[in-house]
Amino acid sequence: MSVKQPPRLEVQNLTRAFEGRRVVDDVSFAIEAGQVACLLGPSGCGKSTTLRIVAGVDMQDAGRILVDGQLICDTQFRIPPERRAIGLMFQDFALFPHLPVAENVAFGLTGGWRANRTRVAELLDRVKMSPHLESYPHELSGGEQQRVALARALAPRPRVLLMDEPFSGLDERLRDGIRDETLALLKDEGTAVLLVTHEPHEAMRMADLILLMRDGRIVQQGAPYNLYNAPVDRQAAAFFSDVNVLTARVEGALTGTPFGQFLAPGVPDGSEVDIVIRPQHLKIDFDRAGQGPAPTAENGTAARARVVRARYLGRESLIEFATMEGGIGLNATVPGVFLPPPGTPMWLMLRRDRCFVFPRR
Ligand SMILES: Nc1ncnc2c1ncn2[C@@H]1O[C@H](COP(=O)(O)OP(=O)(O)OP(=O)(O)O)[C@@H](O)[C@H]1O
Repeated sequence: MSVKQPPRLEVQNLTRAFEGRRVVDDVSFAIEAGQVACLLGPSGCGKSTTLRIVAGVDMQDAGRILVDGQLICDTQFRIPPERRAIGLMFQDFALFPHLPVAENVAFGLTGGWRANRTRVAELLDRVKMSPHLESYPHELSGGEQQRVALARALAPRPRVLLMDEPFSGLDERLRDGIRDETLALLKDEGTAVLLVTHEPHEAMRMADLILLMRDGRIVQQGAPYNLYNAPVDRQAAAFFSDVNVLTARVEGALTGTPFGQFLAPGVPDGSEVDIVIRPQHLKIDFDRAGQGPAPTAENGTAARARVVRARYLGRESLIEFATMEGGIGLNATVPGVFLPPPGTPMWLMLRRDRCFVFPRR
């Protein structure tokens, strides 16, 4: 019978306050070996503070951190940062300018580069930097320096790798390529990764597990699919794309809108709900002499709307509408080129399975 391994990194009830304000508030999560977890949230929500506590350069007020089931720090006991087998790759964690690439990569290894030629060569090969073994950092591009920094962080085979906005200094066009290469190497090394980012696109691309953080708390955690398709609240939905929001009042667990009725179970009568839908899930139909499509269970009632403006964005077109009843502004995106002139009457429907209904706060 196989015994279940403890998670590679486990953070339990971590709390940290500065001047009486909790910037990390009861944060808990677990990351398995080989898993990439992204701590995602807006600027100032406490991501970097969480990371610094795990790294051992800041101390929590409450909570525990375990690596492979072993306590590495609580409020009484603390293993120093250099003995945690935790690697770091921070955005401003520059390479040593006076050392060539090979020696930068070997920096954390006992015996330096000569004693670790095989490991250094293997990593530089993986990050496609073998021809630059003897180059100095100033001779490399930003993307190349980033690759060397990754090889350096992984060289000592850390059990956990912490990455704070590692790609933010790079040219936008380079980023996706480097993200993909980095991910492939991280997966091969099998380390557990905790990556801090404020970019949902980056988290969706890199993460096995997204930890969505707001005001010091983790408000939702799960696979990218779950966060995108089953957000816990309006802000969580809006973090991943633009959203349309319809506000409506609840009567008898139902709420009426120009698009028909929506179920709002558990919401008291008289209170308001937000109906949230992403622009790509708004269905558009043509106007046939003032007539639109018949209501369906899947799409509800169609509402007549007028085009306010349409713009071509490259991969898709964005069409802004205003409903004829109530003048509600709604945005729809469709793949390719679709640019109806302003004023064109059309019909809109909200796919019921794609709408999120949240009590209004
Ligand atoms: N040493 C400190 N003393 C006082 N306040 C601090 C300290 N470190 C962080 N803070 C505050 O704690 C909050 C969280 O900061 P933190 O750097 O963890 O956020 P973040 O989510 O990483 O943001 P960013 O993406 O901008 O780096 C911020 O309001 C910050 O000003």
